[in-house]
Amino acid sequence: MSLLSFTPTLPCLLLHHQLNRSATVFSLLSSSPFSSHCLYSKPPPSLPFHNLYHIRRATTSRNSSPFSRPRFAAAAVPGGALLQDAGATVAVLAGAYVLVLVFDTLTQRKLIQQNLSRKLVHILSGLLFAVSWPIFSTSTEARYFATLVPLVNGLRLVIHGLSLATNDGLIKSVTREGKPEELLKGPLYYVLMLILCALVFWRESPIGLISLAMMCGGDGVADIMGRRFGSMKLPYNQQKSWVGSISMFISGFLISMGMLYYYSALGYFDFDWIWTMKRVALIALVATIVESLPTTETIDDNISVPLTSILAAYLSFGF
Ligand SMILES: Nc1ccn([C@@H]2O[C@H](COP(=O)(O)OP(=O)(O)OP(=O)(O)O)[C@@H](O)[C@H]2O)c(=O)n1
Ligand SMILES: C/C(=C\CO)CCC[C@H](C)CCC[C@H](C)CCCC(C)C
Repeated sequence: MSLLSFTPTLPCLLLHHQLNRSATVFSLLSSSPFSSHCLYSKPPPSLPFHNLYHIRRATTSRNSSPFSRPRFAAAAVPGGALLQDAGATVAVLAGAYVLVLVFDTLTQRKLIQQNLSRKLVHILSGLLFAVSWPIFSTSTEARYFATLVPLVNGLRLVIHGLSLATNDGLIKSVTREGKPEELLKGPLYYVLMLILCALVFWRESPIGLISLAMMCGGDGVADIMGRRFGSMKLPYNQQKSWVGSISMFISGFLISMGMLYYYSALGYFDFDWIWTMKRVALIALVATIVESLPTTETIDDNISVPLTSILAAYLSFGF
């Protein structure tokens, strides 16, 4: 049974040909706003975007890699998806280790300040993690392999945060004042949010991608710009500035749109971009307002910003 009904436009015909060439397709979430109905040049109002993720070959077994993106789909060999996911996990783990090592080296050599190093690690870790998701297979287990990366790093933060082991490079790269116990706050909350987004939303929903863009990109840029140029403080929060908040809104919006475009270009989503831009702008505004509130002492930005973004995105996009 094909669920592909579409207004024949060139992209649709090309995709329709590609999908039919593989096999019958079915959607696992046909009842959600996601749909494997084919690409409309302009989806009907009730279908704000389409998730092509759940396109499977009717004949594939549960564990093999279903059709999604020929470019990344594991070769049709037994265990191909398992091999692909294991390799991707090792590669991303290595990437995480190298990222922290690079910024530790730059800080040690006083090529960048510790605060800037911390914020760049904050910005790059989560965004590169989300960017890496398409290299995992399209099997149902792929998200669990990907989640191993923040899980291992979370354990690393706990071990060093409790001073069960010492890693000065890690502590200098991701803490404000170089105290091990700091690892158990902002950095640990950050990694927990990565786990949440990978497990719950993965590549199937824009909600996790937008949330990570706001936490990593928006909040990170707000800090960098606010510390340097934030002389005009907010009337309700003397710790935050107009420059910081405006920077968060702009960078959060742009990075979110960039992430959605990346996943759309890989075939995971098909957005009505005007509709999407309006909603991402609203989400960025809500996240920026929450981040600007004088609540950092009670709830860390690495919790309030992503959770607010998830709620706002859920209400805007649906799951
Ligand atoms: N909207 C914002 C956000 C941040 N900042 C600047 O960036 C600094 C750190 O911002 P904050 O959100 O507190 O970042 P944290 O992650 O909590 O701080 P740190 O990274 O040092 O833990 C603030 O003191 C302020 O100088 C700003 O001016 N305006
Ligand atoms: C300084 C941070 C938060 C404080 O606001 C970020 C801490 C980052 C962790 C120490 C490392 C997290 C690594 C990611 C889970 C995976 C990154 C992979 C990518 C390919 C580099």
